[in-house]
Amino acid sequence: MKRKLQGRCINISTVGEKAQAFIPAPLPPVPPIEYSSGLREKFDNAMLAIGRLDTVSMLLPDTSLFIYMYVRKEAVLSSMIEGTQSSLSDLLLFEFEKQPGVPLDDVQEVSNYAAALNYGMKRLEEGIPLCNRLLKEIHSILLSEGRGREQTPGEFRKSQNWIGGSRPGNAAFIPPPPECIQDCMGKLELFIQNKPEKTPVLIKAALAHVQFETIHPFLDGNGRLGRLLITLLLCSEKVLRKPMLYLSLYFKTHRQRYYDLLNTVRLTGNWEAWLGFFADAVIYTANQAVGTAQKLKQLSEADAQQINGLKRISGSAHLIQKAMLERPIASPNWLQEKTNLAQSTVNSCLRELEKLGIVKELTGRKRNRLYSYAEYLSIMNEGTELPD
Ligand SMILES: Nc1ncnc2c1ncn2[C@@H]1O[C@H](COP(=O)(O)OP(=O)(O)OP(=O)(O)O)[C@@H](O)[C@H]1O
Repeated sequence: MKRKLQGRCINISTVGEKAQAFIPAPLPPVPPIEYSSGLREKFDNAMLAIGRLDTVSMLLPDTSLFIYMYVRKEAVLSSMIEGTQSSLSDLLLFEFEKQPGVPLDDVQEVSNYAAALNYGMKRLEEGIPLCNRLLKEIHSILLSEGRGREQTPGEFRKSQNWIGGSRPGNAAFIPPPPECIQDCMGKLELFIQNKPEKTPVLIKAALAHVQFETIHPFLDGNGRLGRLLITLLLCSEKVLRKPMLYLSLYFKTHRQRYYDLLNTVRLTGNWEAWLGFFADAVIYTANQAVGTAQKLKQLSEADAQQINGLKRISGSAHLIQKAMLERPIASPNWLQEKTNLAQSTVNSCLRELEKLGIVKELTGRKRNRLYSYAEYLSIMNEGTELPD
């Protein structure tokens, strides 16, 4: 549906140039969203896919691995890191063992992203509503180290920015001036919190994402935080219990269409076109994640069967397997602490699991060895094939 310009333009002067900034009208759109039968069906399917994802997420021992898997793939896709340089194993080594030799800068951003998401989840569980204060807190973690560290983490911007282009004159879009951010974000917060009226959560996540990107309230990290906002919204309204929906890969793969839609919404008010794209992204991503989670579950069950054959030490080996489902790269020391088994038992279990092909030793060293749950990791690596 075509509407008029979704806000107003004002003249500004920045870095010595005159230009026009855009101040969005508050959500929800006026006139309201027109649900064609096609759009309604897409959203029904998207909610079903999220429901399946939520169910399957409860089967996994540790969903943060999923988040690493996706964030890493996204970083590879945006050429921020070389695919070959920072494998999922590198990332896990960095996270879990702080191993030297892992390309630190490459994985730092991925690590920040996961930390920011975990922090947001923790605050929601503590009962904090999804509000601007929380978004600022999450932003400060997102930009705490690496790219964007100098860009005032945790604070709304105090200067004019623009998107695309080397200067305001050739920018793709100029977000609102800094003095309007508080007001724009205040109104977005009310919309997110269903004030004055409730919006169905998936529609709300889709609309809020665009509005957040249009306001572009921070100097950097708006894309990342705007994508986190989607997942956090679904979690805060209990549609997802774990933050398993990660749309970035889809957005990045369809970058041009995604950017075009952000502009189209603003200029023509065609929110329905954006909603259709958003629902496709949810359906594709959720279905793919469900497939990966199911493969992981099948593998862990098949391996548990094999472990049963170990007879005398099978009980201990099951404990090791369980620990490595949570942390698929682990040292014998960590496994000992985690399982409370004797060191000698841990070592003999690892030897047997290696013979079965379930774990692989990574270092080739005699001391300070590290083991990986190889097939588990490789399913995770596969789990982010690019959308068509
Ligand atoms: N024309 C546009 N209108 C509104 N928002 C846009 C437009 N083009 C891009 N964006 C948004 O701006 C984001 C980039 O902003 P920013 O550089 O602050 O974020 P980032 O997190 O550092 O980068 P990235 O999203 O690439 O990871 C994009 O991800 C997209 O969501």
